[in-house]
Amino acid sequence: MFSLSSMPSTSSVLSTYTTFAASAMLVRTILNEVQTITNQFIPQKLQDILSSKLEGLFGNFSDQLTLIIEQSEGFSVNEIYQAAELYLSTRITPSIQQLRVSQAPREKSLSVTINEGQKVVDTFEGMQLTWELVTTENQKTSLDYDSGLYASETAHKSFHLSFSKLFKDKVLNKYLPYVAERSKAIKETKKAIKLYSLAAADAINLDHPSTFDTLAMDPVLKQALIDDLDRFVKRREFYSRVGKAWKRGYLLYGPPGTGKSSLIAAMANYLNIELENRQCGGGHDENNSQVTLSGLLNFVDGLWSSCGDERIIVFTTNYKERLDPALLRPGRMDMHIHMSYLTPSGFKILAFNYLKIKSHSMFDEIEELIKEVEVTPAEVAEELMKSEDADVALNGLVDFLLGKKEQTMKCEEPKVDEGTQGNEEENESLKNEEDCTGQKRKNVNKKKKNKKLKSFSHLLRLM
Ligand SMILES: Nc1ncnc2c1ncn2[C@@H]1O[C@H](COP(=O)(O)OP(=O)(O)OP(=O)(O)O)[C@@H](O)[C@H]1O
Repeated sequence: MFSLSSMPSTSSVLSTYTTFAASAMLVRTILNEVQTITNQFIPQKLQDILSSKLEGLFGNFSDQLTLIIEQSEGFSVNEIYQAAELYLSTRITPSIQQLRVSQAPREKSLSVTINEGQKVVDTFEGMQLTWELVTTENQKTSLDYDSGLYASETAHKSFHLSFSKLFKDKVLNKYLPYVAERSKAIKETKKAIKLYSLAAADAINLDHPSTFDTLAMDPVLKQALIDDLDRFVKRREFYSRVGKAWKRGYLLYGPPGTGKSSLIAAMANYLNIELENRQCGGGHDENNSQVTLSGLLNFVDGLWSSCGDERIIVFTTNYKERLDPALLRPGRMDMHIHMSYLTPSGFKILAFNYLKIKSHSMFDEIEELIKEVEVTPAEVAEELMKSEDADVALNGLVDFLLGKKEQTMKCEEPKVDEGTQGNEEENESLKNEEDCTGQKRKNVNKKKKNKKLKSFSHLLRLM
């Protein structure tokens, strides 16, 4: 029971207060002394450790709980760290003073994340949560063969998520799954289609500046390809509705130097998407240098199925006729694009690219020559690059085309001894064929056919 008699007298309260005040002063003085001695004799690093331990001890009495989300766990990435990083980029408030900004090659948008030491306060179903990015430096000792042991520092990042202890279960079971879900949705909206090229590894410069505007190719075909790409990119929903994977395959075929690699780069630049070059390993049969069907099918189907949806795969070949129809069927190669020798309209594009001219008195002559000989855009580009002076460059091109025409005519009219017939004629043609390329080869083949017909009709006449 509480009674007045048990209450301390005023004098005893005052004396207790005086004693307490004196003791407090004494304690403060002692603490100051201890602080001074500590500063003098205990190194700063040790002081930091002691104070963090004490903080940890008293932290136990705090009502806050902190989850540490490390960037990686051993050798594997911590998915919840990545999710948090993406999620927090959408939770940036004006109170944040420092942000990290980066842009991956070919990414359309910048990625913004909080910088170390910065805090983001988030709310979720009545809870208040504080995120902080913390970086710690770890010392690692490694062995160097030249200079012996050396120490290196590695930065280790983690998110510290603090909230009231009362919400531990809710944070673990509801909030973090929500963060993961949100980040998945953010990733989905950022997702870019990937373009895979199956051209030779060194054929594609992943940062090639080629665009559809600078590409000399049949304008109708160019437009058809652009329309096809547009349709494909827009039809993501459609593909999922009809239960088809959102993928498209293009086969570019034509002689070397007609712009197949440039077209792949133009496609990637047009869609503003990543281009990945894959080499087609195991597709060739060493004995006959033909592309083996099973090797290619495995490669193409493996690529299709390897990493999910949203991709364009471009296959290039100089010899479409050597590919098996199984490889060319829709579903593997949906659109076949023939990259042909240069046409007069293609020449105009090159002239504009290289000389910045849309017309010139020599254009007619050049266009006539282009119709007569098979010349690749790469060859013409090479000639146009020889001078910045349009007159000089175009004159050089005319000489080059005339030289080609002469060569073609030689190939078209192989020296055939009138007396020689049958196999000998063919052998002679074939010998000439070796000096000829492209159209010349085709012409020789035509010639061979004609000769066979001629010989046949000759035979008929004799009968
Ligand atoms: N159609 C074209 N339009 C514009 N430039 C072209 C075209 N074709 C070739 N070129 C020029 O020639 C160079 C070589 O062409 P490219 O490598 O694209 O040809 P390719 O058909 O892929 O040849 P290959 O079959 O040997 O790989 C290009 O970098 C470009 O400068």
